Amino acid sequence: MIGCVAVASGNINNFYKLSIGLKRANWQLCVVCECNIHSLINKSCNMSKGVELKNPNLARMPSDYLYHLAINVANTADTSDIQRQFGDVKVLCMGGTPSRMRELARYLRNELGNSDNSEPVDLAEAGHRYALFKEGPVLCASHGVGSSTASVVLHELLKLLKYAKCQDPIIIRIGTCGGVGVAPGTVVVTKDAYNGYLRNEHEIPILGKRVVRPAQFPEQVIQDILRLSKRSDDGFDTIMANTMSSDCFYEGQGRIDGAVCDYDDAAKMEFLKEAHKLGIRNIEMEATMLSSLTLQAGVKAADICVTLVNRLNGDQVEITPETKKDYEHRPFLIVGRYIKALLGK
Ligand SMILES: O=P(O)(O)O[C@H]1O[C@H](CO)[C@@H](O)[C@H]1O
Ligand SMILES: O=c1cc[nH]c(=O)[nH]1
Repeated sequence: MIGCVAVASGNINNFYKLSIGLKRANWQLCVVCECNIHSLINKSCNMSKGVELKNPNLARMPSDYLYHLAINVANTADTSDIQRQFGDVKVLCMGGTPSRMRELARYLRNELGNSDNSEPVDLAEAGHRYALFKEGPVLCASHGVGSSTASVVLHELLKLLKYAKCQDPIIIRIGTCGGVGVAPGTVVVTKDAYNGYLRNEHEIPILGKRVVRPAQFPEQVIQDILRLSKRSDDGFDTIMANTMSSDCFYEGQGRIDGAVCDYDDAAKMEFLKEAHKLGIRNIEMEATMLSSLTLQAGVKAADICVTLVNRLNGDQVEITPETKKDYEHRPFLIVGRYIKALLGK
């Protein structure tokens, strides 16, 4: 009976609501449905296609100003200028800071065999909000701290990929995070993204209502990334695990060193251990939004983050700037290999 409903619904949102309903009613039924969600994700990722966004209003807009990027799509019926500039994009890399994204653009330039020595140009400089660099078929965009700033630029970048008619692009976040029971410097590739309530879903208020959407990353992409990393070659572990995403670095992540805190260390440890039991090995601030928005948009995505601290041992990020730079470079290695394999280089 469950298989029947799942096939008939055909809509991943309805399907997910069904799975949540069943999860509350009967654990066994829920497992059946979640398997189907994963196969739906992976099936949608095997198709080579342009970006088809689920917003009918876009078709009725004669022009579209991507305000925070300061990129003007002057004529949505003829986007040939945007296609000339961005149409070859295959990968969109995102990360918190402009400097890390500039560094990544430089690194990928080398990896992709481009001998240009000039400074990467910030294509979104006029927007004064985010940085955007283009290195051949790769865009590197900064997104700020947390889902709210990251979702703004992600909406605009998804529209840019659509207007540019990019074929089957992938979005990869390259970030930092706190570890849960793993050594600092471990790279975590996210499978399921959990929110601050320790629920594997993305929750947002829309039109005054609580909207809940699925928050998983496509398994095939994760496996492809993992295949390209080996402790013996890299000198660090790259693991697949679940990720908790919070809206606050301090209380939202159970830290006791914020400006405000009304729980004690024992309550914090109980929370982190509960997270650990759910397979959560890292905590950052964008994974639920990123997985959910890209799933809605039908675009493949991944989240690759390096841990800066083991939260079971403390809250403060105390590593030296040199170690931080070294750690931040670790996901670059993985993503560089993945992009080269993707481009057949
Ligand atoms: O290192 P980035 O990519 O900024 O990501 C992590 O670091 C920030 C908090 O310091 C949050 O955005 C979190 O997700
Ligand atoms: O603990 C950490 C470290 C980096 N980023 C986070 O969001 N949390």
